Amino acid sequence: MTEYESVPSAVDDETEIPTDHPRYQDLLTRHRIEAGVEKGITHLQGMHAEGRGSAFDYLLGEETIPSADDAERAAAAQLLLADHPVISVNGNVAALVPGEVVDLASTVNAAIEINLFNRTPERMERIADHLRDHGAEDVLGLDADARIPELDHERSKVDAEGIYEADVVVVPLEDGDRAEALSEMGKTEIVVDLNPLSRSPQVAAIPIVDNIIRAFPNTTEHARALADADDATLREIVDSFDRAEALAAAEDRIRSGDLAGE
Ligand SMILES: Nc1ncnc2c1ncn2[C@@H]1O[C@H](COP(=O)(O)OP(=O)(O)OP(=O)(O)O)[C@@H](O)[C@H]1O
Ligand SMILES: CC(C)(COP(=O)(O)O)[C@@H](O)C(=O)O
Ligand code: BAL
Repeated sequence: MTEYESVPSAVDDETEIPTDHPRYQDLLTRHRIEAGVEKGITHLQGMHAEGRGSAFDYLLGEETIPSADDAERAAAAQLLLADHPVISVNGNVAALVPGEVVDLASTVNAAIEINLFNRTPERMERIADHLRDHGAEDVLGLDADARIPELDHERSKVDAEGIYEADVVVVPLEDGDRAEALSEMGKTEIVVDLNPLSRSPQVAAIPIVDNIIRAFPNTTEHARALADADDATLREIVDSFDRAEALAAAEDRIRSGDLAGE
Protein backbone atom coordinates (compact mmCIF):
# COMPACT_ATOMS: atom_id res chain seq x y z
CA MET A 1 0.00 0.00 0.00
CA THR A 2 1.39 3.41 -0.93
CA GLU A 3 1.12 6.28 1.48
CA TYR A 4 -1.50 7.80 -0.83
CA GLU A 5 -3.96 4.94 -0.45
CA SER A 6 -6.41 5.46 2.35
CA VAL A 7 -8.23 2.74 4.23
CA PRO A 8 -11.94 3.20 3.54
CA SER A 9 -14.12 3.80 6.61
CA ALA A 10 -16.91 1.38 7.31
CA VAL A 11 -19.97 2.66 5.49
CA ASP A 12 -23.62 2.27 6.27
CA ASP A 13 -25.08 -0.22 3.75
CA GLU A 14 -28.30 1.72 3.44
CA THR A 15 -26.80 5.14 2.85
CA GLU A 16 -23.10 4.78 2.10
CA ILE A 17 -22.44 7.34 4.86
CA PRO A 18 -19.15 6.58 6.71
CA THR A 19 -20.23 5.28 10.11
CA ASP A 20 -17.31 7.02 11.80
CA HIS A 21 -18.37 10.43 10.50
CA PRO A 22 -18.72 12.70 13.55
CA ARG A 23 -22.20 13.73 12.46
CA TYR A 24 -23.25 10.31 11.17
CA GLN A 25 -26.62 10.33 12.92
CA ASP A 26 -27.60 13.69 11.46
CA LEU A 27 -26.57 12.62 7.95
CA LEU A 28 -28.54 9.39 8.36
CA THR A 29 -31.61 11.35 9.46
CA ARG A 30 -31.32 13.68 6.49
CA HIS A 31 -30.90 10.73 4.16
CA ARG A 32 -34.02 9.04 5.49
CA ILE A 33 -36.11 12.17 4.95
CA GLU A 34 -34.79 12.46 1.39
CA ALA A 35 -35.62 8.80 0.74
CA GLY A 36 -39.07 9.36 2.29
CA VAL A 37 -39.75 12.21 -0.13
CA GLU A 38 -38.59 10.07 -3.06
CA LYS A 39 -40.93 7.25 -2.01
CA GLY A 40 -43.91 9.61 -1.67
CA ILE A 41 -44.11 9.05 2.09
CA THR A 42 -42.75 12.36 3.31
CA HIS A 43 -43.98 15.77 2.15
CA LEU A 44 -41.34 18.02 0.58
CA GLN A 45 -41.90 20.41 3.49
CA GLY A 46 -40.78 17.60 5.75
CA MET A 47 -37.23 18.51 4.69
CA HIS A 48 -37.73 21.98 6.08
CA ALA A 49 -39.07 20.58 9.36
CA GLU A 50 -36.08 18.24 9.47
CA GLY A 51 -33.69 21.17 8.99
CA ARG A 52 -35.27 22.95 11.92
CA GLY A 53 -34.99 19.89 14.10
CA SER A 54 -31.40 19.32 13.01
CA ALA A 55 -30.38 22.84 14.11
CA PHE A 56 -31.78 22.28 17.58
CA ASP A 57 -30.20 18.84 17.77
CA TYR A 58 -26.81 20.37 16.94
CA LEU A 59 -27.23 22.79 19.85
CA LEU A 60 -28.25 19.95 22.16
CA GLY A 61 -25.02 18.14 21.29
CA GLU A 62 -26.87 15.44 19.25
CA GLU A 63 -27.38 13.32 22.33
CA THR A 64 -30.17 12.41 24.70
CA ILE A 65 -29.70 14.86 27.55
CA PRO A 66 -30.54 13.60 31.08
CA SER A 67 -33.84 15.50 31.27
CA ALA A 68 -34.92 13.91 27.97
CA ASP A 69 -34.06 10.47 29.32
CA ASP A 70 -36.25 11.23 32.37
CA ALA A 71 -39.05 12.31 30.04
CA GLU A 72 -38.67 9.10 28.00
CA ARG A 73 -38.93 7.00 31.19
CA ALA A 74 -42.01 8.96 32.29
CA ALA A 75 -43.50 8.51 28.81
CA ALA A 76 -42.92 4.76 29.00
CA ALA A 77 -44.64 4.63 32.41
CA GLN A 78 -47.54 6.77 31.17
CA LEU A 79 -48.02 4.54 28.12
CA LEU A 80 -47.99 1.39 30.27
CA LEU A 81 -50.65 2.94 32.53
CA ALA A 82 -52.86 3.99 29.61
CA ASP A 83 -56.12 2.24 28.70
CA HIS A 84 -56.08 3.27 25.06
CA PRO A 85 -52.74 4.71 23.93
CA VAL A 86 -52.21 5.80 20.32
CA ILE A 87 -49.02 6.78 18.49
CA SER A 88 -49.64 9.41 15.82
CA VAL A 89 -47.50 9.12 12.69
CA ASN A 90 -46.83 11.76 10.00
CA GLY A 91 -44.63 11.62 6.92
CA ASN A 92 -41.42 12.51 8.76
CA VAL A 93 -41.99 9.97 11.53
CA ALA A 94 -42.78 7.24 8.98
CA ALA A 95 -39.55 7.94 7.09
CA LEU A 96 -37.33 8.24 10.16
CA VAL A 97 -38.48 5.52 12.53
CA PRO A 98 -40.99 3.09 10.99
CA GLY A 99 -39.62 -0.01 12.75
CA GLU A 100 -39.20 1.88 16.03
CA VAL A 101 -42.86 3.01 15.89
CA VAL A 102 -43.91 -0.62 15.57
CA ASP A 103 -41.57 -1.71 18.40
CA LEU A 104 -42.84 0.95 20.78
CA ALA A 105 -46.47 0.24 19.87
CA SER A 106 -46.12 -3.48 20.47
CA THR A 107 -44.19 -3.00 23.73
CA VAL A 108 -46.83 -0.74 25.31
CA ASN A 109 -49.81 -2.16 23.43
CA ALA A 110 -50.59 1.06 21.59
CA ALA A 111 -52.43 1.62 18.34
CA ILE A 112 -50.68 3.33 15.40
CA GLU A 113 -52.58 6.07 13.56
CA ILE A 114 -51.50 8.12 10.54
CA ASN A 115 -52.41 11.80 10.82
CA LEU A 116 -51.14 14.18 8.18
CA PHE A 117 -50.93 17.93 7.86
CA ASN A 118 -50.74 17.63 4.06
CA ARG A 119 -53.23 14.79 3.77
CA THR A 120 -53.72 13.02 0.43
CA PRO A 121 -55.14 9.52 -0.11
CA GLU A 122 -51.91 8.50 -1.91
CA ARG A 123 -49.63 9.48 0.98
CA MET A 124 -51.97 7.86 3.50
CA GLU A 125 -51.82 4.56 1.59
CA ARG A 126 -48.06 4.71 1.03
CA ILE A 127 -47.35 5.39 4.69
CA ALA A 128 -49.71 2.59 5.75
CA ASP A 129 -47.91 0.17 3.38
CA HIS A 130 -44.52 1.35 4.62
CA LEU A 131 -45.53 0.77 8.27
CA ARG A 132 -46.93 -2.67 7.38
CA ASP A 133 -43.65 -3.49 5.62
CA HIS A 134 -41.99 -2.74 8.97
CA GLY A 135 -44.27 -5.11 10.86
CA ALA A 136 -47.36 -3.05 11.73
CA GLU A 137 -50.50 -5.18 11.82
CA ASP A 138 -53.21 -2.55 12.18
CA VAL A 139 -52.73 0.95 10.89
CA LEU A 140 -55.46 3.46 11.76
CA GLY A 141 -56.22 6.85 10.25
CA LEU A 142 -57.58 5.77 6.89
CA ASP A 143 -61.25 5.70 7.98
CA ALA A 144 -61.21 9.30 9.24
CA ASP A 145 -64.68 8.84 10.75
CA ALA A 146 -64.22 11.42 13.52
CA ARG A 147 -62.88 14.96 13.84
CA ILE A 148 -60.74 16.79 16.40
CA PRO A 149 -63.03 19.65 17.46
CA GLU A 150 -61.93 23.27 16.93
CA LEU A 151 -59.36 22.33 14.33
CA ASP A 152 -60.45 23.39 10.90
CA HIS A 153 -58.07 21.47 8.69
CA GLU A 154 -57.27 18.09 7.14
CA ARG A 155 -55.22 17.18 10.22
CA SER A 156 -58.43 17.20 12.25
CA LYS A 157 -59.42 13.93 10.54
CA VAL A 158 -58.99 11.02 12.94
CA ASP A 159 -60.38 7.53 13.51
CA ALA A 160 -63.21 7.19 16.01
CA GLU A 161 -61.59 4.10 17.51
CA GLY A 162 -58.12 5.65 17.43
CA ILE A 163 -56.99 9.15 18.41
CA TYR A 164 -60.58 10.25 19.04
CA GLU A 165 -61.06 7.64 21.78
CA ALA A 166 -57.46 7.61 23.06
CA ASP A 167 -56.59 8.58 26.62
CA VAL A 168 -52.85 8.96 25.91
CA VAL A 169 -51.50 10.16 22.54
CA VAL A 170 -47.89 10.27 21.39
CA VAL A 171 -47.57 13.28 19.09
CA PRO A 172 -44.13 13.54 17.49
CA LEU A 173 -42.89 16.36 15.23
CA GLU A 174 -46.21 18.11 15.11
CA ASP A 175 -47.62 21.58 15.12
CA GLY A 176 -48.85 23.36 18.18
CA ASP A 177 -52.42 23.89 16.98
CA ARG A 178 -53.16 20.21 16.87
CA ALA A 179 -51.35 19.56 20.14
CA GLU A 180 -53.44 22.30 21.76
CA ALA A 181 -56.68 20.92 20.30
CA LEU A 182 -55.87 17.40 21.56
CA SER A 183 -55.07 18.79 24.95
CA GLU A 184 -58.46 20.60 24.94
CA MET A 185 -60.06 17.18 24.32
CA GLY A 186 -58.54 16.01 27.60
CA LYS A 187 -55.89 13.73 26.10
CA THR A 188 -52.65 13.17 27.94
CA GLU A 189 -50.04 14.14 25.37
CA ILE A 190 -46.51 12.89 24.98
CA VAL A 191 -44.74 15.16 22.49
CA VAL A 192 -41.37 14.50 20.85
CA ASP A 193 -39.88 17.74 19.51
CA LEU A 194 -36.32 19.03 19.40
CA ASN A 195 -37.45 22.63 19.86
CA PRO A 196 -38.42 23.18 23.50
CA LEU A 197 -39.97 26.53 22.55
CA SER A 198 -42.43 25.04 20.04
CA ARG A 199 -46.03 25.21 21.16
CA SER A 200 -46.47 21.42 21.04
CA PRO A 201 -43.93 20.55 23.77
CA GLN A 202 -45.20 23.58 25.69
CA VAL A 203 -48.70 22.06 25.95
CA ALA A 204 -47.59 18.44 26.45
CA ALA A 205 -47.98 16.60 29.73
CA ILE A 206 -44.67 14.90 28.87
CA PRO A 207 -42.45 16.91 26.49
CA ILE A 208 -39.53 14.89 25.14
CA VAL A 209 -36.88 17.24 23.74
CA ASP A 210 -34.83 14.73 21.81
CA ASN A 211 -34.36 13.48 18.26
CA ILE A 212 -37.07 10.92 17.52
CA ILE A 213 -34.43 8.52 16.21
CA ARG A 214 -33.08 8.33 19.78
CA ALA A 215 -36.31 9.04 21.67
CA PHE A 216 -38.43 6.15 20.39
CA PRO A 217 -35.89 3.32 20.94
CA ASN A 218 -35.03 4.71 24.37
CA THR A 219 -38.70 4.97 25.39
CA THR A 220 -39.17 1.37 24.27
CA GLU A 221 -36.16 0.30 26.29
CA HIS A 222 -37.60 1.99 29.39
CA ALA A 223 -40.97 0.35 28.74
CA ARG A 224 -39.33 -3.08 28.55
CA ALA A 225 -37.51 -2.43 31.82
CA LEU A 226 -40.78 -1.34 33.46
CA ALA A 227 -42.92 -4.13 32.02
CA ASP A 228 -43.31 -5.88 35.40
CA ALA A 229 -43.69 -2.73 37.50
CA ASP A 230 -47.00 -2.31 39.35
CA ASP A 231 -49.32 0.62 38.72
CA ALA A 232 -48.25 2.44 41.90
CA THR A 233 -44.62 2.41 40.75
CA LEU A 234 -45.57 3.60 37.27
CA ARG A 235 -47.80 6.34 38.73
CA GLU A 236 -44.95 7.50 40.96
CA ILE A 237 -42.61 7.79 37.94
CA VAL A 238 -45.20 9.87 36.04
CA ASP A 239 -46.06 12.06 39.03
CA SER A 240 -42.45 12.82 39.89
CA PHE A 241 -41.68 13.97 36.32
CA ASP A 242 -41.56 17.77 36.20
CA ARG A 243 -42.49 19.00 32.71
CA ALA A 244 -41.47 22.62 33.31
CA GLU A 245 -38.10 21.53 34.64
CA ALA A 246 -37.51 19.29 31.62
CA LEU A 247 -38.31 22.12 29.18
CA ALA A 248 -36.07 24.52 31.11
CA ALA A 249 -33.20 22.01 31.17
CA ALA A 250 -33.38 21.60 27.39
CA GLU A 251 -33.50 25.35 26.82
CA ASP A 252 -30.56 25.84 29.19
CA ARG A 253 -28.51 23.28 27.29
CA ILE A 254 -29.29 25.00 23.99
CA ARG A 255 -28.52 28.48 25.31
CA SER A 256 -25.32 27.38 27.09
CA GLY A 257 -23.67 26.37 23.82
CA ASP A 258 -22.16 23.52 25.81
CA LEU A 259 -22.05 20.97 22.99
CA ALA A 260 -21.47 17.47 24.31
CA GLY A 261 -18.06 16.07 23.57
CA GLU A 262 -16.52 19.44 22.71
N1 LIG B 1 -35.91 14.19 14.01
C1 LIG B 1 -36.63 14.99 14.80
N2 LIG B 1 -36.85 14.66 16.10
C2 LIG B 1 -37.56 15.47 16.92
N3 LIG B 1 -38.11 16.64 16.53
C3 LIG B 1 -37.93 17.02 15.25
C4 LIG B 1 -37.19 16.22 14.33
N4 LIG B 1 -37.21 16.84 13.13
C5 LIG B 1 -37.92 17.96 13.29
N5 LIG B 1 -38.35 18.10 14.56
C6 LIG B 1 -39.19 19.17 15.12
O1 LIG B 1 -40.50 18.96 14.61
C7 LIG B 1 -41.18 20.20 14.55
C8 LIG B 1 -41.89 20.25 13.20
O2 LIG B 1 -43.12 20.64 13.40
P1 LIG B 1 -43.74 22.03 12.93
O3 LIG B 1 -42.81 22.74 12.02
O4 LIG B 1 -45.08 21.69 12.48
O5 LIG B 1 -43.88 22.78 14.30
P2 LIG B 1 -43.57 24.26 14.63
O6 LIG B 1 -44.39 25.13 13.77
O7 LIG B 1 -42.11 24.45 14.68
O8 LIG B 1 -44.04 24.30 16.10
P3 LIG B 1 -45.32 24.73 16.86
O9 LIG B 1 -46.46 24.89 15.89
O10 LIG B 1 -45.48 23.56 17.79
O11 LIG B 1 -44.91 25.98 17.56
C9 LIG B 1 -40.16 21.32 14.74
O12 LIG B 1 -40.33 21.93 15.99
C10 LIG B 1 -38.80 20.57 14.69
O13 LIG B 1 -37.88 21.12 15.61
C1 LIG C 1 -43.95 18.60 7.16
C2 LIG C 1 -44.68 18.36 8.48
C3 LIG C 1 -43.70 18.27 9.65
C4 LIG C 1 -45.41 17.02 8.41
O1 LIG C 1 -46.30 17.00 7.33
P1 LIG C 1 -47.23 15.71 7.07
O2 LIG C 1 -46.36 14.53 6.87
O3 LIG C 1 -48.05 16.06 5.87
O4 LIG C 1 -48.10 15.59 8.29
C5 LIG C 1 -45.72 19.47 8.71
O5 LIG C 1 -46.38 19.27 9.90
C6 LIG C 1 -45.09 20.85 8.70
O6 LIG C 1 -44.62 21.30 9.75
O7 LIG C 1 -45.07 21.49 7.64
N1 BAL D 1 -47.13 21.66 10.91
C1 BAL D 1 -47.59 22.61 9.96
C2 BAL D 1 -47.21 24.03 10.18
C3 BAL D 1 -47.43 24.49 11.57
O1 BAL D 1 -48.57 24.72 11.99
O2 BAL D 1 -46.43 24.62 12.30
